Amino acid sequence: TSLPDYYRVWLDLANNLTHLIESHTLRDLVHKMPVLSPDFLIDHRELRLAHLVLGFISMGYVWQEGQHAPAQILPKALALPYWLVSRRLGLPPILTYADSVLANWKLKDPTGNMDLIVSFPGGESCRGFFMVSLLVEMAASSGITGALEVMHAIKTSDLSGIQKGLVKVTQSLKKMKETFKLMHKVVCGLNCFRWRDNPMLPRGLLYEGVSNEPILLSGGSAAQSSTIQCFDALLCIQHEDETGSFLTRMREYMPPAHRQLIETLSVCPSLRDFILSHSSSDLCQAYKSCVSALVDLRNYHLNTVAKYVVVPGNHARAMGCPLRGVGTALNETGTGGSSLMVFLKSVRNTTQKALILERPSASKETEM
Ligand code: HEM
Repeated sequence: TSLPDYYRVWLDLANNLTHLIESHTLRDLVHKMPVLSPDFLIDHRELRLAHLVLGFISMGYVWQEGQHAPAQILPKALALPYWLVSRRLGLPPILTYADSVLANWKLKDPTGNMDLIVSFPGGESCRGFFMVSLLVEMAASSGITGALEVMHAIKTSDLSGIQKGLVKVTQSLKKMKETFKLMHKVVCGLNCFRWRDNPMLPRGLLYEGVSNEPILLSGGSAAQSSTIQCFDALLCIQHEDETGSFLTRMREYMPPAHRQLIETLSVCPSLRDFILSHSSSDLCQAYKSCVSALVDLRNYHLNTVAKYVVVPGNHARAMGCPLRGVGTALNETGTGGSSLMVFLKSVRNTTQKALILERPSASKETEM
């Protein structure tokens, strides 16, 4: 939560962001800000916090006057250090899911209650969105451990180890879904952060002092969460065409270590092939339960998006959330060229297909 005193101005702005946006004073203060060098940021935590606060201030700066009047230029005092910090972290210079959710929490008290470090206007709905997403991520952590256990067990052909690991992943996916349900109390969206595909910034944003051309980047979305992509990689679920390329593009918005984990899991010996070559009905069942839990989670997510984003048009705006623009931007331009629901259904359907366990060229008889 703290940075060297030299960066006090960044933390002062970030800590007062809601007030500064609502009083329309943030842009003026940013214009008075000195161009600070990021060289005094030493460790990973400081860099992540700097990326988080610069991301929030930049979002506030661009959208201070609302959805219809975004700033076209990010001033050098923000753009240059943001760019340099991003380069050191291997993250893009935009507020990512890894910032707003994964790095944006602190302990409120010693009992483990958590709070956000930086927030936007929009009160409980926005705070709730970030917090619930974080809780979903926490629920995923035992699943990630399970995935690694499966991979290690494959190496030694340890059937019961694979099964145990898969059970762990299944339980974790079920817990993620249960935790996701909390979203209904607080729902909001993140997608107005995008200035790629954002009709209000068709050419992107110009980072002053960094480049003479505007830059197109996608804004924060839980599609940048590495957990689900890790489970896809483990279970050999491959999304194709535009859907697949959108999800692959989202990896550029993940911390490099997360990206690397997905890629490592993708090139490990295939779990599906292993299961197909060992006719163990217990193992088949463990795999299918795991895939079913992922289908369930995706279905739940899809229904949530339909209920809160697609059907009402733009629920986030109706709730007065500053992250407005979700429905409009996605319904018009879609994700990766297709509409939002088509995209989410395609991801769900591909997951569902993995329930059919048969060799690619084999006949129906081998189906388990
Ligand atoms: C009400 C809350 C939520 C809304 C409105 C929402 C909305 C969306 C939207 C619009 C997309 C399409 C991709 C894009 O253009 O960004 C998406 C994708 C995705 N979201 Fe959410 N989301 C919510 C909560 C969550 C949570 C809590 C998670 C889990 C951490 C999550 C995980 C994902 C994933 C992994 C994708 C990529 C598609 C997939 O792999 O199934 N979402 N979400």
